[in-house]
Amino acid sequence: MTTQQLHEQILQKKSFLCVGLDPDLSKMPEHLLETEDPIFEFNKAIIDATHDLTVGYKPNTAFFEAYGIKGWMSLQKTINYINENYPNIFTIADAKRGDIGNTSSMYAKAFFEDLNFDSVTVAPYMGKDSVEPFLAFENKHTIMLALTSNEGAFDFQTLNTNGKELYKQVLETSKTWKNSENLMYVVGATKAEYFTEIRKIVPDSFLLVPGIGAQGGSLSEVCKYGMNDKVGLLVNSARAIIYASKGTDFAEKAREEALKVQKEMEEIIANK
Ligand SMILES: O=C(O)c1cc(=O)[nH]c(=O)n1[C@@H]1O[C@H](COP(=O)(O)O)[C@@H](O)[C@H]1O
Repeated sequence: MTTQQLHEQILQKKSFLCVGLDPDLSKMPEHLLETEDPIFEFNKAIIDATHDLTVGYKPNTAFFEAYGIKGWMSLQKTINYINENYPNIFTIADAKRGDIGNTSSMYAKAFFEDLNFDSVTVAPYMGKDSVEPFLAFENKHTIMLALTSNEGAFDFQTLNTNGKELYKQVLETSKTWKNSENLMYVVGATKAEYFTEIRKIVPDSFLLVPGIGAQGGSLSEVCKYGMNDKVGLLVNSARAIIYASKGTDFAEKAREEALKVQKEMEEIIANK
């Protein structure tokens, strides 16, 4: 999927919501635990209940890897289900990968070829030769951590080195890498006051913005400072939507929560 197609989907659905698929068997409705694959059944129900309200799904691989080979098979079934039934939805493998060049190439093959995700998140701590192997894949997107939603972002990302915060240096340097047009960036919704500075560096890039809902970030503040003329935002919410209910009505309740966010987004787009 190209960013132009993503923008078209945003306008068509009046939404720039990305639903996070972070399945946790301890939080899942009990009745699903008796099924052959509770994780896939949970994801499938959430997807079928929210696909018209969202432009993206973001499975976080940690929540699948935690359950070993079965979890990974549930991830494969989930991405296959989305690609086969909702091919216009943007898919993000939230894996936060990054290693020396040949290893990063294998990570990229895993998510872009074997699983056929549209995009994957990467951590840039190892620098240029750990990210460029992902950027080499055409029509795929690499979503690089820039300023994250967690408290720990202030441990390193906002450190001042050579008179500039590290996250700004990461953004600026990444623009010089080969195929940097395939980059998107992660900026936490809890860091809304930083979006103005970030947009000065990457005015046209799509930003994946986790941190509304369970983490308390403000959608309106994010949009006030971070939205560009192509919207340019994918705002993610996982727990507030997928765990809205632990009952048999979990999918309907998830839809209700997604609809609240989509309606707020529709209003913001209309008043842009
Ligand atoms: O890369 C991410 O998606 C990510 C980056 C970040 O800075 N903060 C953050 O919360 N995330 C992920 O986004 C999701 C947020 O989930 P909720 O807080 O339940 O909406 C989780 O899967 C996190 O791992």
